[in-house]
Amino acid sequence: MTPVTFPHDDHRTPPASDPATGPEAQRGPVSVPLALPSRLTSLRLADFRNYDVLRLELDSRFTVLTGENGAGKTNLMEAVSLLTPGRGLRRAAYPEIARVGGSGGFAVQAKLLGEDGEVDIATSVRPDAAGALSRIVRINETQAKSADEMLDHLRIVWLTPAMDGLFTGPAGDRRRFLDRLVLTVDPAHGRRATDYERAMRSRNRLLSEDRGHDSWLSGIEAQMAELGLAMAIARGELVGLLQAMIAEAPADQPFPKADLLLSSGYATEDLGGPAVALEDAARERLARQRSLDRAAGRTLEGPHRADLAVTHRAKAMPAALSSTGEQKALLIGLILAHAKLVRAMSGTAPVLLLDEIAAHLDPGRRAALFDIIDGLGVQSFMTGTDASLFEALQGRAQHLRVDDGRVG
Ligand SMILES: Nc1ncnc2c1ncn2[C@@H]1O[C@H](COP(=O)(O)OP(=O)(O)OP(=O)(O)O)[C@@H](O)[C@H]1O
Repeated sequence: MTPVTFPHDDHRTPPASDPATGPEAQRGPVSVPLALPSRLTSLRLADFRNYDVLRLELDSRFTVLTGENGAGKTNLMEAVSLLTPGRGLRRAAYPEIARVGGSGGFAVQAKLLGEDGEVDIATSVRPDAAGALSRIVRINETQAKSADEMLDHLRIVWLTPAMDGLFTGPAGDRRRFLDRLVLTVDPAHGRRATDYERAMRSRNRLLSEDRGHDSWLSGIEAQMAELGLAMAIARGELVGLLQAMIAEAPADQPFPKADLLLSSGYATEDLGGPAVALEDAARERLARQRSLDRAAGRTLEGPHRADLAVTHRAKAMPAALSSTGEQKALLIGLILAHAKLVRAMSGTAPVLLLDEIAAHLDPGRRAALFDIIDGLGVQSFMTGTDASLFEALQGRAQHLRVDDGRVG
């Protein structure tokens, strides 16, 4: 696949900042592949939660999963969400996912169809000789070096009931949302975030030991400054682009527009300067803050302290003060903008996983949501307990009934 750089081609959505002078220019471009395959055509599961073995052919851009509580609808979405790096839409640990009474591991395999033809993506988790579960990713039956390679083929955006508290819950939830946002367009972000966390934990441990360790700390702080700034800048870029996508939505769209304000976690929000100077400043601040951080027992500044303030634009009010239904509608607006952003940046549409979405919307909003998704050209999976919630799809969807780990 030909890598292209972002911000890029004129016919796509303009970047939030000038690519010649903005932070992206200082950091180097985000590389995104072109012509991603864009539709899952089949899915196979083995020992995945309440699924023993499942083989499913997918013949529509809309897949509607209905069934009683506990049938396995969300489990199926979770399986799809594991076709991307990370822990999936429930953030579950592997032993929770492996079917009780099964082999101890699990597997998910999918075929994707796109401009490059068919691609086979498989992720399996098996116990090793010592009994520890480890994940192997295969693309076209060749073992991938890292799960990040799945992003060359498939991007996934999801909205689950667990995200209902995004505006009111802890900042960590919003940081996770930010990181998923970045990861869906910049595969390097996951590694950066993991490495930053690891370095920060090492620094906190060394500080707690209350012994010199100065040169060791300096090395760790240099790494934290580099990784942390890259994270903050990437998040800032993506929030700016998400905001641009929100602005593009038609005024009569029934999902209210949000205004987004990112705080980077650094004392200064001006991250537009030359990379070297910024990094030096961040490293020096970390060195200066050692005694404060030691007293606090943690690192007080950095991208791990970032937060996203969301405002309901029409009401000029924090989203957290909106009603439950309004918050859901705002969230849907954000997720649709996210899907559009992925499409604009990667050249193809992501797969959308919308868990229990229809029940929260009145019939007019439901119909509008289905039409917007249709217009985006994305493949979507939606769940609900009642098939009548999806009537407005009128023959556009593949309807699957889920019953105790079986799908018909
Ligand atoms: N590791 C596992 N092994 C076997 N079964 C599991 C495992 N983990 C979860 N389950 C079962 O999966 C079922 C839950 O499935 P899921 O969350 O997909 O339900 P759902 O159809 O989305 O229901 P709801 O409409 O209530 O959200 C439960 O019956 C649970 O016992």
